[in-house]
Amino acid sequence: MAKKKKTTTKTPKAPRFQKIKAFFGNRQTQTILGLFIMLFAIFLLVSFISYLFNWQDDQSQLEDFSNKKVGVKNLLGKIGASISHFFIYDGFGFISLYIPVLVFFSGLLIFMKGSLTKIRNSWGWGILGVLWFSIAFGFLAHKNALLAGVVGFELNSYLQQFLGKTGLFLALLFLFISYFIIRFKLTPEKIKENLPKKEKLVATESSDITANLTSEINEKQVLDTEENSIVELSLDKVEPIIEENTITETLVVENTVKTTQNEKDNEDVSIEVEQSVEEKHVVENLSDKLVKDFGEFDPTLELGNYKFPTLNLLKDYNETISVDQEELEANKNRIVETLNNYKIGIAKIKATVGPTVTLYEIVPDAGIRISKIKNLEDDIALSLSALGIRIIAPIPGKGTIGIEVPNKKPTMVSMKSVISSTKFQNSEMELPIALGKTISNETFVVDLAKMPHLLMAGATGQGKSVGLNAVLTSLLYKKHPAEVKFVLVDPKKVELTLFNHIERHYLAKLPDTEDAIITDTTKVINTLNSMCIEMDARYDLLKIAMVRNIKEYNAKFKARKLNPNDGHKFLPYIVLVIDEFADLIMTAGKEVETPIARLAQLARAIGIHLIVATQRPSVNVITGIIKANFPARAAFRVTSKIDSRTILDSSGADQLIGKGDMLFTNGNDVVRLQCAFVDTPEVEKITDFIGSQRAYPEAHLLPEYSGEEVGTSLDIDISERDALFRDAALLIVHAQQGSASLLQRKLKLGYNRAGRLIDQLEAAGIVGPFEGSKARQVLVPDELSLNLLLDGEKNTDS
Ligand SMILES: Nc1ncnc2c1ncn2[C@@H]1O[C@H](COP(=O)(O)OP(=O)(O)OP(=O)(O)O)[C@@H](O)[C@H]1O
Repeated sequence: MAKKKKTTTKTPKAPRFQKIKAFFGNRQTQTILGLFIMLFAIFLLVSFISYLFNWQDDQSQLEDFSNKKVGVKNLLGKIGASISHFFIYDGFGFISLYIPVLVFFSGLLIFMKGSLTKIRNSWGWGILGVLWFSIAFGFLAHKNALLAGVVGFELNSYLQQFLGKTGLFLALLFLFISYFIIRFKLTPEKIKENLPKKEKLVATESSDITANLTSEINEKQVLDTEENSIVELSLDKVEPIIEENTITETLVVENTVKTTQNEKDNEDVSIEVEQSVEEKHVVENLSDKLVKDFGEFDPTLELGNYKFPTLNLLKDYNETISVDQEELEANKNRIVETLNNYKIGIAKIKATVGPTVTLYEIVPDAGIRISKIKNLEDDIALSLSALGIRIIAPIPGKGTIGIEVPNKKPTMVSMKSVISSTKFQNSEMELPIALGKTISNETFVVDLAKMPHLLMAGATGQGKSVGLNAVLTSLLYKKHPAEVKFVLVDPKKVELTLFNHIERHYLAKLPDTEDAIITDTTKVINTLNSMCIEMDARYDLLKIAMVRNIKEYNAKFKARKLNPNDGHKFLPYIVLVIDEFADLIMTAGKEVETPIARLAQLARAIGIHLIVATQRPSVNVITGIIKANFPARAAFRVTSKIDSRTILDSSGADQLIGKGDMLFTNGNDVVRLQCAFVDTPEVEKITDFIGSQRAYPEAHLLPEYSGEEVGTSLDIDISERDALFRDAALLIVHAQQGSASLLQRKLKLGYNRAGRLIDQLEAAGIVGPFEGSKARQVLVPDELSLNLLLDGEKNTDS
C-alpha cells in the first residue's frame, strides 16, 4: 500500500509540471507569447514617451484612477500613464525607457526561439545598467525629478551619506569601467595591442595556423586550468610549426586559442568570432610617393633654361610653286602624242605640280597592259626630251600610271618651311625628321626611331650633305640636348665641322679624345666598338628594368621606378652619322663593317640609330649584311641604274634630277621627295645659337674601349683547345692558307669542328681575322716559329 501511495503522490505532480513545460515548449505558444511581449514593449514605449510630455498634467489625475470623469493625456490612457508613472517617476527616471527595449528584445527572442541565456544575460546587464544610470542621473541632476526617478534620487542620497560625493563618483566610475572590462573582456595587453594600429600583418589563413598550433600546445597547460574556464594561450611562447603549404612567412601571431571545456548547456556556448584585422596594403609605393613629392624625373632639368633654336635662324626662300599652264599643256600633249604613237590610248590625265617635278597621272584605255608602258619608259622620256622622267606603273594603291616630268623652274623647299609645318611641329614621334616635301607639296616627316637606320646614297654634288644637315637640323629643332646625342663621323673632314659648336650640348665622344667629330679611321673603329659596349650595357639595363625598349625604360625612369643607385640613368637616343661610308670601308673593311652590322641589327631597341651616307653605292660598300639591316634608304641622284638597284633595289635614282631630288623608301613604297635645303650659314647660325647657351661640362661620354681588343675578341682557354689543335696549326702553317675547308679535307673533320679550330687558331694568333670570302692570313711563317709560339704559351700558362 505504502508503495502504492508513493506512486500516487508523485505522479500527479510530474505530469502537471511537464504539461506546463510542454505548453511553454510549444512553438505556437512561444510565437504568441513572443508577439504579446513585443507588442507590450511597444505599448510601454509609447506610454513612456507620451508620459515624458504629459507627466505633469497626468500625475494629479492618477490619484483619481477609478473616476471615469477624470481623463489623462497619455496616449495609452490611465494604465499607460500609471505604468509610466511607476517606472519613470517612482522608479528609475528617464533610463526606464530602456525597459521597453529589453522587453521587446526578450519578446523577439521568444518569438524567434532564441537562446534563453541571452534573455537572462540581457536582463541582468540591463537592470544593472538602469540602476547605474538612475543613480548617475541622480548624482548629476538631482533636482530633475524625471531624470533620476525616486529610486535614483533616494539611492543617490543614501549612498552619498556613506561615501560622500567624491566617493560616489569614484564608485560610479569604477562600475562603469568594470562593465566594459567584463563585457568586452578587456585587458591592458589587449588595449595595448589594439591601440597602435601599425602594420600588423594578420594571418590570412589564421584558421590553418590555429589548427597547426593547437596540436602543438602543451596539453598540460590546458589540463592544469580550472574546469569551464577559458584558457587563453599566448602564442608568443609557442614555436609555430609551419607546414610547407601554408603561407606563413609574413604572419604576426596575434590570435588566441580559446579552449572551452565541459560545457553543460549547449545553448550557453556562444561562439565568439574573432575578427581578423584587414591586412594593410601600401597603396602608394615609393615611386608614386617620389613622383608626388618631386614630380616626374625631368632629364632636361640640368639645362633647364635651354632654348630651342628659333625659326628666324632659318632663311626664307621664294617657295610659291608657280603653275605654268603652258608647260602643263605642252607636256600633256606630248605625253598623249607619244603614247598614241605606241598605240596606247588614254582615258584620263591629271597633273599634280610638285616643287621639282609634276606628276601626270594617266588612266589608260581599257585593255592596255601596264608592262607595255613600263617598257616604253625610255622612248617616252626621249619624246618628252626631258631628263629625269620617272614612270610609275602602276602608282601603288591606285589603278593609274604616273609619269613624273621635271619642272622647268624648280622651287626650292626651304628648311624653314618644313620645320614650321604643323605636321613637324605637332609630331609626337620619338625622333622626327622633316626630310622635305612630296610631289603633292606635303611636308614629309618620318621617325628615325622607327626606321630604325637610314642609308643615304647619291653621287657627289647631288645633295647628300644637305640631306644630312636637314636630318640633324630637324632633330636640333625638336629634341632637347638631354634627349639625343650625336656621334659624328666625317672622313671628308669638312662637312660636319660646324657641329663642333654644339659638342657639349649634343655630341657624344670617346673619353680622352679631343675632337668629338671623328675624322680618323682608327678612331671610328674604336668609337663603333665603344657603341657596341654601350649597346650591351643598355640591354643589360633594359633587362634589369624588365622593359623591352628605350621608350619604356625612360618612361619607367621618369616615373622614378628605377633607382639610379642601381646604375639606372636616363638614356638619351644616340644617332650615329657617317658622312662617307665608302671611304671607311675601303680603309678599314671588316673592322668597320662588323660593328656597324652589329649595331644595325641590335641597336634599334636601345635607342642607337645609324645614318650612313655614301657616294659610292656599290655592292662592296653596301654589302648584303649592311643592306639587310637598313630598310630605310634615301637615294639622291646616282649615275647608273646598277647603283640605283644597289641602293633602292629598283631603278629610278638614276633618273632623278639632282639638287636634292630624292627617292625615299622604308621597305615598301618609294616616295619622290624634294629634300629640304639648309645651307652652311643657316647651320652655323643654329649651332652658334645653341653653342652660346649654357652647356654640360663636357660631351656625352661613350664607354671606354681599348683598341687592342680588335680582332682578338675570341678568348679561348688553352686547356679547352681541340685535341687536334697542334695538327691543325701545323697543317695551316705548312699550307700557309688559313681556311676551315682545308682542315675539313685534310683532317676529315666536320664543318663545326673545323670552324672551332680556326677560331682557336685565331685566338692563338696563328691565323688572322675573318676576311669574308678570302682565306684568312696565316700569321706564323714556319713550323719553327709555330713551335716557339706554342711552347712560349705553355710556359706562360704554367
Ligand atoms: N635640297 C636641295 N635643294 C636645292 N639645292 C640643293 C639641295 N641639295 C643640294 N643642293 C645643291 O647641290 C649642291 C651640292 O649639294 P651637297 O653638298 O649636299 O652634295 P653632296 O652630295 O654632299 O656632294 P659631296 O658628296 O661631294 O659632298 C649644294 O651646294 C646645293 O647648291
